[in-house]
Amino acid sequence: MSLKKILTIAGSDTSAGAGMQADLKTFQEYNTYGMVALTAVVAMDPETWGHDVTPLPIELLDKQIKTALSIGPDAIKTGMLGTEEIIQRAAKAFEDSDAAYFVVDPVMVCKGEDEVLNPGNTDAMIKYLLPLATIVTPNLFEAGQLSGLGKLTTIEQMKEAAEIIHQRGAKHVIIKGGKALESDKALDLYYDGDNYTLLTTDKFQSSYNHGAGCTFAAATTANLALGKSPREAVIAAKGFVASAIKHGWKMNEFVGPVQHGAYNNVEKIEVTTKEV
Ligand SMILES: Nc1ncnc2c1ncn2[C@@H]1O[C@H](COP(=O)(O)OP(=O)(O)O)[C@@H](O)[C@H]1O
Ligand SMILES: Cc1ncc(COP(=O)(O)O)c(C=O)c1O
Ligand SMILES: [Mg+2]
Repeated sequence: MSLKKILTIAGSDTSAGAGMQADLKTFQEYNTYGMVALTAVVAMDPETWGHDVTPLPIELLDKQIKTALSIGPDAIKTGMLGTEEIIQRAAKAFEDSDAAYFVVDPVMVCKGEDEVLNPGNTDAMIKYLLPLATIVTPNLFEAGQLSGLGKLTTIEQMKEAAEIIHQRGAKHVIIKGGKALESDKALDLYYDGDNYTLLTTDKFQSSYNHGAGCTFAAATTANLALGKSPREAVIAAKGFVASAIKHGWKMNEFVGPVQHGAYNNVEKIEVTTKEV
């Protein structure tokens, strides 16, 4: 069997728990071949861990996408895109490719930062990315923004948001209640346009979870590339990221990354599902 190839269009997190580093580590865990078109570089101030985000020149992104498409990715994932122009390029990359799957992780804020990366980006994501998305993977905050419903606090509101995001073109929607929803379990809501499924694991420590969202979306993409259905892909990805979070580790006084290889090397966490 030939190796499945996956392109991530994403930013670099120098600390390497999130961003394209999380994507590549996760793709590797699934024995898929990861490639990167880099959008931006994130460096952290060692004194405060404040994030410094520098987008790369658009011509450089264009060259990388051209290279990667010539290699023929089976699936494409997006992460931090940063500007409206980059969002448009990511959409065009998928349209120009022969990839069968497009997973959109609509990164709007990094954990520990409360500043939205760029407010105009939400409209661009709705316009350019949702209509193409095989699966979109917003966290609770991002789902509130993409649906226009604002702050979401209940499963009912998550269902409403998922329906709006689906109407805006995303074929499958998974809203990560995970760290933000008040509950003693980690709950995510999946919607395929017909049915809602609640995905549940135990809730583990949340201090060392940097990169959880990127890892979840990357695992979803790898599972799709390997032939799982969207529903099966998000269930498998949730088990993968739950193990990674349970075995997250303290990097310094500010942050701790998930352990990307925990599912394969340490412990497999079970996911339960329920139609709601
Ligand atoms: N403390 C936790 N224990 C178990 N699973 C979690 C925990 N926090 C988040 N998750 C899960 O990790 C995935 C990523 O969610 P989240 O951290 O909310 O995303 P993001 O990093 O994009 O904000 C989701 O499947 C979510 O349910
Ligand atoms: C380059 C990059 N992409 C994405 C993210 C989002 O990370 P998470 O998986 O924690 O949502 C971050 C956060 O620091 C980042 O630096
Ligand atoms: Mg995220």
